[in-house]
Amino acid sequence: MAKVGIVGSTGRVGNLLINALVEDTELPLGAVHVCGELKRELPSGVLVTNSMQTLLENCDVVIDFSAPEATQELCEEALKNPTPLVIATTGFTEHQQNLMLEASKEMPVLYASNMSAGIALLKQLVEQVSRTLKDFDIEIVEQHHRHKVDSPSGTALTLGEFAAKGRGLELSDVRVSGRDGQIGARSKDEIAVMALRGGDIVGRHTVGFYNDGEFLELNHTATSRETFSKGAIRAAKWLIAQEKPGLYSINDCLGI
Ligand SMILES: NC(=O)C1=CN([C@@H]2O[C@H](COP(=O)(O)OP(=O)(O)OC[C@H]3O[C@@H](n4cnc5c(N)ncnc54)[C@H](OP(=O)(O)O)[C@@H]3O)[C@@H](O)[C@H]2O)C=CC1
Ligand SMILES: O=C(O)C1=N[C@H](C(=O)O)C[C@H](O)C1
Repeated sequence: MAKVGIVGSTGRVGNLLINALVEDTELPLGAVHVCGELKRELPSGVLVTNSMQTLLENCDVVIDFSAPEATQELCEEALKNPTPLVIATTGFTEHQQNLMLEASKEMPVLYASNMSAGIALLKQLVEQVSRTLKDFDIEIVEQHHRHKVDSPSGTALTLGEFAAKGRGLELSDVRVSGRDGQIGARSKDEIAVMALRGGDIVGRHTVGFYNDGEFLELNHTATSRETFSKGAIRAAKWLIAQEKPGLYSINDCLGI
């Protein structure tokens, strides 16, 4: 039976992944990667390692909720030992994104900046509204808990990419990441992606389309982090059935 490995096992989401996988009869836990110590008991037979190579040798699919440097190491090691990868970490550099692309030429890789079904659908809606309501100004706001280290969120950037795509634009050409002082009037194409941080907000994303006399806001709120852990486990079960290497999305997994 296929077994799963976790990168980021001591983290907020990693901990929930362990809770779910120790009970999972379809995709049991094979190994977890740790930097230091894992301060919880695991069923006997589950390997705890600080070596990415050993992790890959002891599982058939990896779920990664960690940090960009950890995902980089995972991809580098996976290129030597191809294994399906479900990657959920955010905040990558361009080099790290390219490395994930390289890895996807050798093994199935599913990358999603958000593992929820709601955001999977929201991306499509955002592209459609952006294309349809051409004269509306687009602004994106994301809200997360006080511990989040990357900004803006990976999800907000993904939503921005879909919004830009609806207008035939590249987000990198039109993104505004702050406004302060005498900045002048808003330009037609710009898309601001702004971040709020506080408390224990699991994740909230609002994509607004604003015009004279009316505005439309599409909003998604994650109320439990289990949305992400369960979404990633669903993705891992789907990914191990994919025979061809490639970069898959959560929408491929959900068939939407
Ligand atoms: N795609 C999605 O649906 C979601 C994505 N995320 C993303 O997942 C990531 C993790 O989120 P969260 O669980 O909240 O974060 P945490 O900070 O709670 O956990 C991070 C984990 O990564 C580990 N880690 C950090 N640096 C390294 C490294 N260099 N090598 C190996 N392991 C490392 C940490 O280990 P240690 O404890 O030893 O530091 C810890 O286990 C973030 O990028 C976040 O944005 C989060 C939620 C949903
Ligand atoms: O760090 C988090 O918590 C989250 N990160 C992801 C992101 O950056 O988009 C997904 C989710 O919003 C929670």
